Amino acid sequence: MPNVSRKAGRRRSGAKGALAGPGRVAVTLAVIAPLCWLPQAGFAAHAIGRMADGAGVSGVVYDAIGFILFGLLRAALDALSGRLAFTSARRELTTSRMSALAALAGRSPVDIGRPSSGQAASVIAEQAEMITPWLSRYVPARMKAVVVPLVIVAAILPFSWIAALALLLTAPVIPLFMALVGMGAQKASEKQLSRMGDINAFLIDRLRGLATIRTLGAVSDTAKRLRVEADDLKRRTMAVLKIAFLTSATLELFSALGVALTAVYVGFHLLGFIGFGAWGGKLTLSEGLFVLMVAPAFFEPLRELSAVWHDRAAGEAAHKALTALAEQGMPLPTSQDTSDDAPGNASGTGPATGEAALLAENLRYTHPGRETPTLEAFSLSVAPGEKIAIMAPSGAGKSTLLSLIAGLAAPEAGSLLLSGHSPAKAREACEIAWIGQSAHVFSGSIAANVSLGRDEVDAGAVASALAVSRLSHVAESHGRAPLGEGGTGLSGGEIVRLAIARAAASAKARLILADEPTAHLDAATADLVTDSLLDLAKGRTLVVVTHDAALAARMDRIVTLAAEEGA
Ligand SMILES: Nc1ncnc2c1ncn2[C@@H]1O[C@H](COP(=O)(O)OP(=O)(O)OP(=O)(O)O)[C@@H](O)[C@H]1O
Repeated sequence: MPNVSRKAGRRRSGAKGALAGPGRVAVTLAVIAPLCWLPQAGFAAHAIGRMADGAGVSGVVYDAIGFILFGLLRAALDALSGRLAFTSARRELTTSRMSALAALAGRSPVDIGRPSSGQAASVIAEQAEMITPWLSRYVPARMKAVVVPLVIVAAILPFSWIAALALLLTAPVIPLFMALVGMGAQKASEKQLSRMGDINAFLIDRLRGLATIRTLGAVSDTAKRLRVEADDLKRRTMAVLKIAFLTSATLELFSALGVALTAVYVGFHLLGFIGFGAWGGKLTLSEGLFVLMVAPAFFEPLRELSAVWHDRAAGEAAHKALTALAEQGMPLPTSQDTSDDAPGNASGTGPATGEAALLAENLRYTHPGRETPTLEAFSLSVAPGEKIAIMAPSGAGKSTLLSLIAGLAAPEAGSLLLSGHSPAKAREACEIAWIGQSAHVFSGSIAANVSLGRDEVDAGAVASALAVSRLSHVAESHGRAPLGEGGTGLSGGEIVRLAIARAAASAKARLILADEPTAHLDAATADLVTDSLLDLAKGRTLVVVTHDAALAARMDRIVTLAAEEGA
C-alpha cells in the first residue's frame, strides 16, 4: 500500500491527467454529436427552400431521411459518450480514493500532522463525489465549447462572412468573462469545501468526546460554536451560488446578442435591405435559413459549459483535497525502505540460533518538529523468550521506543533488528503484537472485537484468546450484544484484557509490546492483567513499558531507559 501512496505523489493532476482511455473516447464522441446538427440543419434548410420553390412532399423525402438519420446518430453518440464519460469518471474517482486511503494507511501513527478522521472522511466520502460531475460533464463540455463553435463558424463562413464575424465577435467575450468569474468560483469553492471538511471534523470529534463535553457542562458552548461554523458554511455556499448565477446571466446576455445580430442580418439580407456580407452575392432562402438555424448551435456548447461551470471548481477543489491527502505526511516504514536482512535470514525463516529477539544499537530518534532527540545513543538486547520491563520517568521516551520497535517510525540513526530483520518487516509479517495505552473498541460484539475480521482468527482462536486474557466469562455474559463505540459496556481493566485477547489471537506474533497495560487499574485488576500478559507471553518475547513496580518485578529483567543510554 505505501507504494501506491508514493506513486500517488507522482500522480497526474487536473482533468487532462485524470481523463484517460475511455474518457478520451467519450470526449471525442461528445464533440462529434452536436456537429450532427450541421447536416441536419442543411437538410432542413434545403427541404424548406425546395418547398418554397414549389416542390411537393415527395421532393423532400431524402432530406427528411437524412435529417432523421443524423438525429438518430446524434442521440446514439450523446448516449454513448455520456455513459463512457460516467464510467471513466467513476473509475478515476475510485483510483483517487484508493490512493488517498492507501496514503493514509501508509502514514505513521506517530505523525501528529495526520489529518483528523473527520477531515479525511469528509474528503474521501463526500467531497470526492464531486470529481464525477467534473470529469463526466465539465471535461466533455469544455472540449465541445472549444471545437464546436469553430466548426460552426467554418460552416457559416462560405455563405456569409458577416454572420460568421457577428458570432466570432460576441463569442470571445463569454469565455473571457467566464474565466474571470471562474477564478473567483474556484477560490470560493475551495473555501466552501475546506469549511465543510472543518465542520465534519469538528462534529465527529465532538461526538466522540460527547461524554467529556456533557460532564464538563460545555454542551451549549459547543452548540454555539457549531452554529457559528454552520452560518459560515452557509455564507460560503451562497457565495459559490452567486458566482454560478452570475456566470449564467453573462452567458445568456451575450449569446442572445449574438443570435439576434445574425437573425437581424439574415432577415434584412433576405428582404434585400442589406446587400453586403455574402461575398458579393446574395444568400438564397436555404442558405439564409441554414445560417439562421446553425447560429444558436454556436452558443449551445458555451451554454452547456456554463451550466457545468461550477462542477469544475468543485471537482478540481475535491481532486486537490484528495491529492493532498495522498501526498503529505510521514510514511510508515516498509521493509522495502530498509536493507534489513542479515545474511542467511530470508523472509519467513525463523531467527538464527542465538540471535537476539531485539537488538538495538545507538538508536537516535527526534520527533518531527522537535529540536532535541527523544532517544539518543540507546542500546538494548533482548533474548528470544525474555520478558523485560522498561521503566523511566514520564516523557523519557518509552512509548517512542516502543513505536520504533513496532516499526511505526524509523530511527534516525543506529540499528534496530528483530530476530535479524527490520521492525518494518516483522510488522508486515504480523510478528509483532501491540497492546497500546488505550485500545480502540469498535462497535460490535466482544468476539468481533477480538477477531477484528481477520480470516485466520476463527471461533476457536477467539475462545482461547478470551481464556488467555481471562475475559471468557465477560464475553459469555455479553453474548452477541454489541459494545458501544469507544468501549462503553466494558470496564477499563476489561478493555486492556480485550487488547491482550487481540494479541493472543495473533498466531504469528513472536514479540509482544505492551505500553503501560496496568496504568489506572487497582492492584487486584492490575494483577489479573499481569497474569494474562504473562500467559500471553509464554513462548514469546515480551517488552513492557510501565511505571508499575509490581508488574516490572514479575518480568525477567528491568531496563531503565536512562541507564541503557550510551550503553
Ligand atoms: N507523535 C509525537 N510527535 C511529537 N512529539 C511526540 C510525539 N509523541 C511523543 N512526543 C514527545 O516525545 C517525548 C516522549 O514521549 P513518550 O510518549 O515517548 O514518553 P513516555 O516515556 O512514554 O511518557 P509516559 O510515561 O508519560 O507515557 C515527549 O516529550 C512527548 O511530548
